[in-house]
Order: sequence, then structure tokens, then C-alpha cells
Amino acid sequence: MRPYIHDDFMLHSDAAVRLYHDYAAAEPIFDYHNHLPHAAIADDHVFADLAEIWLGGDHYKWRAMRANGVAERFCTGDASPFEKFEAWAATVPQTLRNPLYHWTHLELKRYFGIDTLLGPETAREIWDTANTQLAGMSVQSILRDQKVAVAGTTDDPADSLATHQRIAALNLSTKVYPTFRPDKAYALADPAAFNAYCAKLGATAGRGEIASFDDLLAALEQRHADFHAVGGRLSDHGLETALAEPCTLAEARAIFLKVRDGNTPSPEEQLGFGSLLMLEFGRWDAKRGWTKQLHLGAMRNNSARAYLELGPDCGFDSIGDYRQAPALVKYLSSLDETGELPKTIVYNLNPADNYMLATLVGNFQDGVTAGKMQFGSGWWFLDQKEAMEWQMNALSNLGLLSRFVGMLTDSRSFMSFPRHEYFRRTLCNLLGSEMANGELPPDFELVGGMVKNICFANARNYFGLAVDPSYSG
Ligand SMILES: O=C[C@H](O)[C@@H](O)[C@@H](O)[C@H](O)C(=O)O
Repeated sequence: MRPYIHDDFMLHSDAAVRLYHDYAAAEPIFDYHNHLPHAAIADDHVFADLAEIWLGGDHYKWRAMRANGVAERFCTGDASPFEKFEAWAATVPQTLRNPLYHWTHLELKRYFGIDTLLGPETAREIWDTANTQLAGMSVQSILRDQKVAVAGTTDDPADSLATHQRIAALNLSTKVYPTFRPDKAYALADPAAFNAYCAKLGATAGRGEIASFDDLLAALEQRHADFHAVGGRLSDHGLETALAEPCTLAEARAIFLKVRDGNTPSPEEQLGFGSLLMLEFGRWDAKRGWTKQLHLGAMRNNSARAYLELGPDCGFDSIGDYRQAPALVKYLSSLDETGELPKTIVYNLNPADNYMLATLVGNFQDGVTAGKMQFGSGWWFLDQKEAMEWQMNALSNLGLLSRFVGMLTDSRSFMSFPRHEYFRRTLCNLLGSEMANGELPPDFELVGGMVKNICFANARNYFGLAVDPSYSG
């Protein structure tokens, strides 16, 4: 019997099969945005078992388990690794039609050659088979075997870059770069946390105390330059909406001092402070030829109880229904006006905003850099077949799919790289069906060439991140 994950999985036409196998499958992976723990790369960590590599940090799985009635102890709690795995295995058959079902079996197949469907009866057998193989795998061997040319981690400017320097010195074929994500530099709602953050940033930047807004700016810009020096070329911001409230330097200075004294600024002041910083960040990105990523629209930490018990990023976030267009236009236009708009990728969490965003970014293309403004690939809850098709359809109809820099995992797990395969199959299936019905020409060099570019070359050319010659394509 044909295994569930077979060569032509998700490819529903001969054209799709040919596109995938001849143009997509062999392309290396350019994972320009993820949340991988970089210390595990530097240390070439070997995972103790399938629970550690697969369940730790994976809030998608925890969410599904909770929805299946599994107690917290087996998600984020103190149950043993095998108990957690068993709870996950019992959940998997209940995830039919959720992307987790596809990812799970793709991952088992690609990492361990396992064709058996995961469920309560097969849990033990799969656990044993995978664990035996995991003992002989290390993080660096995984990156090599999965043909990961680039991994872009997510880093706070207050964090040290020592691990990244260690990784660079290893000269791996996978190049690992930090991404500048300064969300905490404008999180003023909790003055104590902000002041602690300033102390940490001042120490990391080697500038001593941050006693003024000007000190804060100087320390952040220095970290931006430090990130550049280790090869970083991307920034990232997780925001409900873009920040674009007017705020003068004098106002920002006064707001800083207010927080410094332990007082919480008004919501307007917080917005203004963040807006001013965002303009600065945009200018630095433009000046150094970086790409700015804006992840817009997540409504986070919605269960007060769970937030108190577990903290952020544990699976209690959802799609927000914020109004995105006005502030985003204002922000991009302010930078554009002075010629300081960097290459930008806007990721959207609410699919209702797809058409709005795909047209909005089009206003800022500059006629110089092809694909400068990107409508980013399906993010988080939209990182699944249906929503990836929505995103690619909106982009095709309102912009240039051919210039799309493609997929990223956004993951915290070293087992997530097959999500690129999942995306590629979805892309080839979409295009293949239109070749089959005659809406796209039967020209494999033309359509396949675009597929190849979206899988790798577009990202390689766009970001300006150095790639090992073995992956230069
Ligand atoms: O895919 C989902 C993610 O890993 C999600 O947890 C992140 O996108 C994260 O919240 C972030 O803010 O960058």
C-alpha cells in the first residue's frame, strides 16, 4: 500500500508533480525567520528523546492537546517525557484536517523514515525508533541533512551576540544570523521591567547606565551596528498595529524620565515613544541595507489565568481584529518621504486584511529594488495550506508572486524544516492546477523557474545574507 506521505503527497496534477520534483524539491532552505535556540546550534546539541526535540516549546501542539482535554501537566508541566509524548500521540488522530496532522507525519517521515501513523497504539514503537535515531543526530547534522542554507534567529538587542560569534567561527555550511527585535525597548507599561531592560541593554552595549532617551537611542544603534558586524541584516517587530503617533524628541525625553522615576506613561505617550523609536529603527535599517519585518495583528496572552501561570508564548494568543491600514500607511510613508524606507516585509495575522495589505505595500515599491515591499507569507495561524493559498492568491492578483521571498518556519523546533516542503507542495499544486487547466502556459521553464526562485533564489538575492558557496545555487 502506498504510504500516507508519498512522493506526490498534496500534488493533484501531473504538472504539479513535475513542478515540485523538477524545480522545488532540490532547493536548499532559506529559513530567514525563526525562533530557534541558537545555543543548541553552537553546542551541537543532541536531543535526549522525541519529546525534547518535538514537544518542548511547541505551543501549536500544546493548544491542540488542551483542546483534546489533555491536562497542562502533559503540555508544559512536569510529566515525564514519555508521558508527554503519549499524550501527544493520543491527540494526533484527533487533529485530522489541522495542519498538525500533516506536519507530524511529514516530520516523522523526513527525519526518521517513519511511515506509521502516530496514535496511541503506535506511540511506543515510534518513540523507540525515533529515539534510537536521535541518539546519532545532532543539531548541526540536522541543519546539514535538511539542507538549511540560512537560519535567521530572533534576538533582543540587550542579549549578547557571543553565541552567534561562536557559531560563525564554526564555519558551518548553515549560516546563522541574528535578527534585531527590540520590542522591549518601547514596552513602557511596566516601568520596573523597562528600567531593568535598560540596565541590561546598557551593560550589553558596554555603555554603562542608560540615563536618558539619548543614551537609549545610542545604545540601541550601537547594537544595530553590532548585529550588522556579525552578519545580521534583518530586524523584526511584533506589534498589534504599526506605530505612527506624532512625538517630538523633547516629548520622548520627558517620557523616558517619567518611566525612569517609576511612573507609567499614558497610553498616548507609550504609543508616541514607540513611534519615534520605530522611525529611528527604520532609518538604521535603510542606512545599513537591512530588511524590516513587521508582524502585525496578534492578540496575545488572552487568558489572564494562563498568563499568570505560564507566561507568554504558550498557546494563548489569537488573531486580533485591529485596524491596520491608517497607522501602517503613515509609518511607511514617513520613512518613504525622506528616502529612508528600508526593504520591508509585512506579515498579517488576520486574513480579512490580506487584500488591504497586499495593495498597501504596493504603494511603496520604489521602481529600483524588485520586490522591495513584500506581503509576507502565511504567518502563525495562517501557516497552513488554505491560508498560504489565500496569501499567494492575494499577492498574485495584486502584486508579483514571482518576486515573493517565500516561506519561513517561525518555529522554535529543529523538527520544523519540512514546513518548507509543505509550502512548496502547496505552491506547486496551486500553479500546477492552473497549468493543467490552461490558465498558466504549459511552459515549465517559465513557471518552474518562478517556483525555484520562490523556494530559494529570491530570498538569497533579497536579504543580502551571506550563504555558503555550496548553497549558492
Ligand atoms: O508561528 C508562531 C510563532 O512561533 C509565534 O510564537 C511567533 O510568531 C511569536 O509569537 C513572535 O512574536 O514572533
